[in-house]
Formats: sequence, structure tokens, C-alpha cells
Amino acid sequence: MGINSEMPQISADSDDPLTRAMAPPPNESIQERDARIHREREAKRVSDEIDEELRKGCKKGTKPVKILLLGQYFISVRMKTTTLKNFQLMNSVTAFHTEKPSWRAVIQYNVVRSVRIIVEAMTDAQASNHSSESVLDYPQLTAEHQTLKMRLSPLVQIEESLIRKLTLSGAAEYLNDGRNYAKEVTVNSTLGWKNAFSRLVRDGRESVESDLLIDWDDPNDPGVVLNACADDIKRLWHDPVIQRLLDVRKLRVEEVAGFSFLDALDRVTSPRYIPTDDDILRARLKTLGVTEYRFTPAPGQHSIHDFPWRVYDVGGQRSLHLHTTYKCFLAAWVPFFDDMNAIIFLAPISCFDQALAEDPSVNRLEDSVLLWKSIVQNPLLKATNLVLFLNKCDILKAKLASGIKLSEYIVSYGSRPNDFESASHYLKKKFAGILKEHSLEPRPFYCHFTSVIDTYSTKLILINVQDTILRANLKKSSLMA
Ligand SMILES: Nc1nc2c(ncn2[C@@H]2O[C@H](COP(=O)(O)OP(=O)(O)OP(=O)(O)O)[C@@H](O)[C@H]2O)c(=O)[nH]1
Ligand SMILES: [Mg+2]
Repeated sequence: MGINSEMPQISADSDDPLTRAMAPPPNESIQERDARIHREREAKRVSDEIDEELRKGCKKGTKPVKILLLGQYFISVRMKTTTLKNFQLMNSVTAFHTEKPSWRAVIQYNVVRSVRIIVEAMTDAQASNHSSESVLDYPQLTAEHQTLKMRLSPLVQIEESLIRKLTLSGAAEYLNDGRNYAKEVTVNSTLGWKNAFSRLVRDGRESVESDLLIDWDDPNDPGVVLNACADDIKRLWHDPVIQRLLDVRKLRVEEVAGFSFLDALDRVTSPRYIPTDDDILRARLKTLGVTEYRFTPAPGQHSIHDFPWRVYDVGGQRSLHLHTTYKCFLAAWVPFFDDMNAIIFLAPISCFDQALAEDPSVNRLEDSVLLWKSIVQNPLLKATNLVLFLNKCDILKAKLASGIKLSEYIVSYGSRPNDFESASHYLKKKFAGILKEHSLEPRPFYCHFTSVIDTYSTKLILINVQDTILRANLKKSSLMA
């Protein structure tokens, strides 16, 4: 199997850990040496056979390799669609780029929704400033804040018009679970919501410059109002009193995905803004139902090509109630997915200090561990390869660096150092232990530390995952017998 040209190359230097790991053990006896050489030859033979099979590529009737993306299903923990986008970016870059106008609209929606959330928090703070019974310690807002709030009111209409467009074809719905700030559009992933935002995609053209797909002269384009309000949004977002208010309300970037765009307002509200790949990965649009993505990697794209793949993203469940245990949930879903070659299980390890918004008594990380255990011990999935992504490492690093202590939330962490290396190692061992203890059949533990919003590192990991799954699959189909 060839090494991808973008992979960092490891030098053959004796200080290099890989070279050291590959070196024969010191004081090896002749019998040990012969046994080692035999093992190495056998491993190479199997590897060459797999390579040969891969070279032959997709023969007629080759069964597709199927991957299911799985993660928690409550509103507050997410990552699946972002992982799917990484697969698309890696394998169908042209089609991915023709969707830019749709993602531009989603990012605009993320920005106006974020402003609405801040404005609603301001309204609550003002009410509490005038009440003696307030539970939260809100900061005092001034007349200037009131003026800013009024100046931003046109954004309410922009949010409504974006929601109308998204929901027009019945491809989306507006969910409200009772908490006002959680109001969020949800698209049905099987329907074409993307068509509502592009002039030419509907004509069936496959590869068109994103610039041509956007109607820059449309006076109703949300970009016009956003550009006019940009300075006021910036003043609001950078105001220390407002930041304190968001702290009091525990509204953080993790809770409101659109907040990350408020740090890039100059760019995302500029008159001819076109999203970058990173913007698209950060764009948040809740999905319901199952999205299937089919691809066959082209030669030269990366080392594995010509095999048909299917990746499935199962969106959040509207009807899932908190008392629904993962056992019941899996009992309903697993029969649809028992023919998957692999499950990529996404666990957000940055969530150790957060509770589920839907049930403040449940720790988010603990919830993820419980779902992992249910998957691991499910008899219908006992032969499925499980690939664990310990995700949101970027947020975990930032949290630990800011002094938030893992041991305060996970008591068993004890007095270990509060740094990323120790924390990630500890959590990996926890998940590995569950696999070992609860798997009905012995299975290899495939695990990666990820930040799926980082396109470059995620691409390298997905290449590795595709390679691992394909090899495991070929081995299983007794190709090597
Ligand atoms: N900082 C950071 N943000 C992430 C990471 N992974 C996902 N996100 C963000 O989390 C938000 C939600 O992710 P999605 O992939 O839409 O979640 P989902 O699992 O599809 O959620 P549902 O559709 O509700 O089932 C997006 O705005 C992502 O950009 C990560 O590793 N780091
Ligand atoms: Mg989704």
C-alpha cells in the first residue's frame, strides 16, 4: 500500500521512535530471529495479497463497504454530519464546492440565530435587573445596550426569511423544545434543502464556480442586511458586559455553534462572502433521518481507490425522550444497520464538565460512555468493526489549559496531571477497557483523537480508517484463505 504524498514522512534516523520500534530486540537468539523473520514474511505476504486485491480494484459486483456514523442523539451533543462532510470533502470535492451557496445561507442563519440568542439573553437580563427575585446574577445593562438591541432588530426578519427558505419544500422543520434559545431549524437530510439557495444547481450542472451560483444582485440576499449590521454585531459580541451575561447564562461556543462565526464577522458579513471549507465544516444545521453518501475514490486521490463506499449519517431523533434508554434506542435502530462493515463512534471528550441540556443530572461524557457500552455489547453488532473517534480534542485542550480540572468531574482521574496527554490517554484506556470487557467476541480497538473541524488532520485519519476497514473487510471475507 503506497504512502499518501501528503503524509508527513518519517526519517530513518535512529532517534526516530518508529525506527526504534521496528528494530530487532537486543540479545535475540537464532531461533527467535528465525521465528521473527517468518512472522514478518507472513505479514508481508498477507499485506501484498491485500494490495493486489486493492489494485484489481472494483470488480463488477464488488459489494460496497458500509460505514455508519454514530454518536449521541440528544440535542446537546453533536459531530456526525461534520464527519460526513469530511468524507465528502475528501472524495467528492467538486460536488462539495458546488454546495457553497447553500452553506453560505446556513452560516448566515448561524450568525443571525446567534445574535437572536444574545438579544434574548439581554431581554431576560433587563427583566431581572428590574426584579428583586432573580435567581441568576445578571450584569446591569445600560441604555446603550438597549439602543444596540433595537438597531439589530432587522436581523429577526432575516432569520425568519432564511427559515422560510429552508422549510419551503417541506425539507425542514422548526423545532422548539420549550427552551427559547434552543429553537433551531432541522433539515430532513433525505430531501433537497440545498436546492433552495442556488441558482444553477437545480439545472443539474455538476461543476460550476461557487461565485456564479450566488445571485449577487438579489436585493433580498440576507448578506445585504448582515453587512449593514456588521459593526453593531461586532460591538455587541466584543462588549465585556455581554460576554459576562453569556457566562452567567452558560452560553458558550459549545452550546451555540454559530458563535464561532462571530469571531470572523469581517469576513462572513463581507459583500461577496463565499465560505471556505473550514467555514462549511463549522456551519451547523441540525439533521433528522438518515443521509446516505456514496462514493468511489478516484485513482490518485489517495491510496485506496476504485472501491464503492457508503457512509450513513443518522441524524438526531425528534421522538427520543430522556427516559428512552440506549438499549431501547438501539433495539429500534440496529436491525437497519447490522450489515455495516464498520461503525465510526464519535465521543465528544471535551464534554466532561457539561450536563445534557435535556437532563442536568446526566454528565455528557458519561452518557457517551454508556452508549459505547451498549454498542459494544450488542449481539447484532458483535462482528462489526468499531472505530472510536475521541473528538473535540481542540476544545478539550483549551478547557484543560484554561484550568478546568478533569478530576473534579471524573473522580477516578485522581491526581493525574491536568494536561491533554494524560487526560486523553486516560479516557482512551477507559473506552478500550469497555471494549475488552463487554465485547461478545474479541475485537481490535481502533481509536483516533480527532477534531473533525480540522480538515487536514481529519483527512489523514479518514485515509487510515478507510484503509483499516477495507483490509479488515477483505480479511473477513476470507479472501486471504
Ligand atoms: N470545535 C469543534 N467543533 C466541532 C467538532 N466536531 C463538530 N463540531 C461542531 O459541532 C456542531 C454540530 O456538529 P454536527 O456534525 O452538525 O452534529 P450532528 O451529530 O450531525 O448533530 P444532529 O444533526 O443534531 O444529529 C458543528 O457546528 C460543528 O462544526 C470538533 O471536533 N471541534
Ligand atoms: Mg447532523
